[in-house]
Amino acid sequence: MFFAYMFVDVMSPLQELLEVRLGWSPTAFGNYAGAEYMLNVFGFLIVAGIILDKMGVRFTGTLSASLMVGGAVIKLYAISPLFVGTAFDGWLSSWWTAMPGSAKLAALGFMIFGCGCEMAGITVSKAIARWFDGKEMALAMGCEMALARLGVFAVFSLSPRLSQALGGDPSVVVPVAFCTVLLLIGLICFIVFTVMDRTLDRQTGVGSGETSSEEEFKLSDVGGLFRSRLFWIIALLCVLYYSAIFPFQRFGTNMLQCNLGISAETAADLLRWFPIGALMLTPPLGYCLDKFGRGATMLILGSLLLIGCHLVFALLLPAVPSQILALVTILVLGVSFALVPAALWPSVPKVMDKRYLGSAYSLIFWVQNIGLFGVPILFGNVLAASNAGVTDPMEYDYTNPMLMFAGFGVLALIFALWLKILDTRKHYGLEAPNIASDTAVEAAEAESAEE
Ligand SMILES: NCCCC[C@H](NC(=O)[C@@H](N)CCCCN)C(=O)O
Repeated sequence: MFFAYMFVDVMSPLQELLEVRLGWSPTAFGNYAGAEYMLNVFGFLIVAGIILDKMGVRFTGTLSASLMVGGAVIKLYAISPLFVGTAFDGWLSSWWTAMPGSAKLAALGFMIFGCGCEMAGITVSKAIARWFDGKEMALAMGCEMALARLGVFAVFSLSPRLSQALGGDPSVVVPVAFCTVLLLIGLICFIVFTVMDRTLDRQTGVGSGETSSEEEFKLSDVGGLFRSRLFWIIALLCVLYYSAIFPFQRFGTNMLQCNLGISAETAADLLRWFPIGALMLTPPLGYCLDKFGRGATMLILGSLLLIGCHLVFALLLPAVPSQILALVTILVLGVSFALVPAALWPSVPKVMDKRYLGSAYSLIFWVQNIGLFGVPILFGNVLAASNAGVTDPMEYDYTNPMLMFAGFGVLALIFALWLKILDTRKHYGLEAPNIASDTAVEAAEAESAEE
């Protein structure tokens, strides 16, 4: 996941270079960026969940890593001199001229990569849920997410430097090639893991649960999930919360520039503390959840912080343009970005049957991907509508789009409260620790002995 999150953002700091070298306009870049979620939104993620529940972690993990490598290679080819300027490029560039041929082919590669990346996300989640059942599951998921945030931080620092690594003219090919090689290393590591895992199964005689009848999955389970109220509460909380987080990461730099009158570099330096805060806090918060519980309360607190931060960006920062205020708000938003993911993902196995856990994760991701695909477009439209006639990109008024993010936070808070109320009534265990305490284990053992 570390290498996958690196590849996702490898071109984000190179937007200007792509425009100069390959003629990608901001619209072409936006279309390329949205392509990551396209095939997932149009149903791939649902299929991915079914494959995971039917075929198991080893097969799906290898397939998802292969898709990531395949997509990455297509994207690398699209931006390389092997493709740019060829007859194929000429033909691809000849229609829908707003998208150069290289952007179209790179978007296709990114779509395939996006399928693999989200498929890997659900595979990793299901694997962790099974391996750490009754143990430090939230800590394990927290470490996985912290690695992903480190990947984002690393690539934002490395990518601009790698583009200059060969001396001479800066190149977009070098950073993309570097991250493609990392993905290939990730695929090889996963294949080695599957061989070792299979060997261990054979030696111990214990199945990994990949094909056990206890885990047998039926297609009707997917329909059942869609009819589950609990599923929809979690999925809607997830899409609303993440829709105010990942798109903010993309637009945040310019929002800070406009409000504070600072350069893109200074704004990016402020914004990079956002994933860093989440990186440092997600594992310890996961550990607290494992030990002491309070998952639903963490979701409420995280949503409240999200609302507060976006209200500050919308209303206070334009009136008080202080870099310290911006930094403090970004750090608090980082706390929220640790609280909600640390509590949300480990809560899913508590309320969903493990037989169709892969499908549950994939359907939650699917709903979330619809938001991640659509919200940046909505955000761009709200920004444009609120700034009619403004041509200087340093002069945008971000009040309305940031209020929209705060609104998503309010809706997420309502779903988090609803979840807590349901948990109090129906005892799903969302507020309970993941690690069964000694007394709880003893009580359960005594109960089963009596039976
Ligand atoms: N074990 C937890 C996995 C989910 C982590 C979560 N990622 C997502 O929700 C992805 N579906 C979307 C990633 C989008 C990146 N471009 C996270 O908090 O990162």
